[in-house]
Amino acid sequence: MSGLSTVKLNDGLEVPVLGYGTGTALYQKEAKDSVKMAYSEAKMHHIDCAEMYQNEESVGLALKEMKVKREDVFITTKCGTADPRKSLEKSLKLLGVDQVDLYLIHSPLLVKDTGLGKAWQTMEELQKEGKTKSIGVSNYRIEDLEETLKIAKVVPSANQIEVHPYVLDKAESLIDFCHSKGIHIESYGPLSSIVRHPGGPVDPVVKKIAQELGATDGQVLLKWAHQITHGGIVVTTSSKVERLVEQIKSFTDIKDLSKEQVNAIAEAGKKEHHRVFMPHMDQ
Ligand SMILES: NC(=O)C1=CN([C@@H]2O[C@H](COP(=O)(O)OP(=O)(O)OC[C@H]3O[C@@H](n4cnc5c(N)ncnc54)[C@H](OP(=O)(O)O)[C@@H]3O)[C@@H](O)[C@H]2O)C=CC1
Ligand SMILES: O=CCc1c[nH]c2ccccc12
Repeated sequence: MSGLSTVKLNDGLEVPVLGYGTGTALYQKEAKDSVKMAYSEAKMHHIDCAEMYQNEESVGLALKEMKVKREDVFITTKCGTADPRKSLEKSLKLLGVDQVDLYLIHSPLLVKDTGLGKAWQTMEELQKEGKTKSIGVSNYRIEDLEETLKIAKVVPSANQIEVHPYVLDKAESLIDFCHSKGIHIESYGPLSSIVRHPGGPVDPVVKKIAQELGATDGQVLLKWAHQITHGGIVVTTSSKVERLVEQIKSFTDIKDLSKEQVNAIAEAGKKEHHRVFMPHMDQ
């Protein structure tokens, strides 16, 4: 698919370790040109979509216009309503594909009235019917996973959550819980400490490690998210091709952080708490 390494989910599906996110205000409703740039110029072949981003049709058009073979792209999308079946059928049409690679429930809050168990049973049916290869969740807390696992025949393959040093205080126990159940973490918002909360205690620690590794601050943060989640998938984005290429190189050219370096960033992050998305994750 691309030169990137892959992560194997609990159902055997291989996912490129770095995903290209389309959930950014810039790409709201229109992601065609950015997906083309990410796919063809930066070789980002794992595209992270969602019904809520309202741009699945433009993602589909980008893939169609580039004549991308279905097996050459990894497509994740997320259910944005209480009805995973209706949502996935709509997403497949908009994306112009018969099957996605990974389908996630975007948030437990969307399906709490239906019941997390009932929504998960529908996800299992959709997988059985071949509409998605793998099924997972996003923004699920430990209690949400426990409720789901009570009835699950298929353990969710992934939980896509916000991961950066300033949420580690809350995320650590969830990461460990998921790891213990074989649920892979997909980290989103990994660059938040430099993009959204610059000037905090994490910055000097990341800068020092970047110098030690001959990497950029962004590359260190992407590697950190991967390593703190036990080798998890990382979803980032950029509107600039040179940054996308740099992000890919984090996983092809930059060596792993040492245990000490991972811990130093973790400790600095725990000095402050800044969550960007999904406030329920702090409840
Ligand atoms: N499941 C969920 O609930 C959520 C999922 N997501 C998914 O994750 C994706 C990524 O999330 P996001 O929070 O944007 O990820 P990041 O924290 O990686 O931030 C990406 C932003 O950082 C900027 N950036 C990229 N590289 C650098 C750099 N080296 N130095 C400084 N700034 C940089 C980019 O801007 P620029 O264009 O200027 O480079 C971009 O806007 C989303 O697009 C979406 O697909 C996101 C949020 C919630
Ligand atoms: O995916 C989570 C956050 C996000 C980014 N863009 C949008 C658009 C609509 C709903 C949620 C989001």
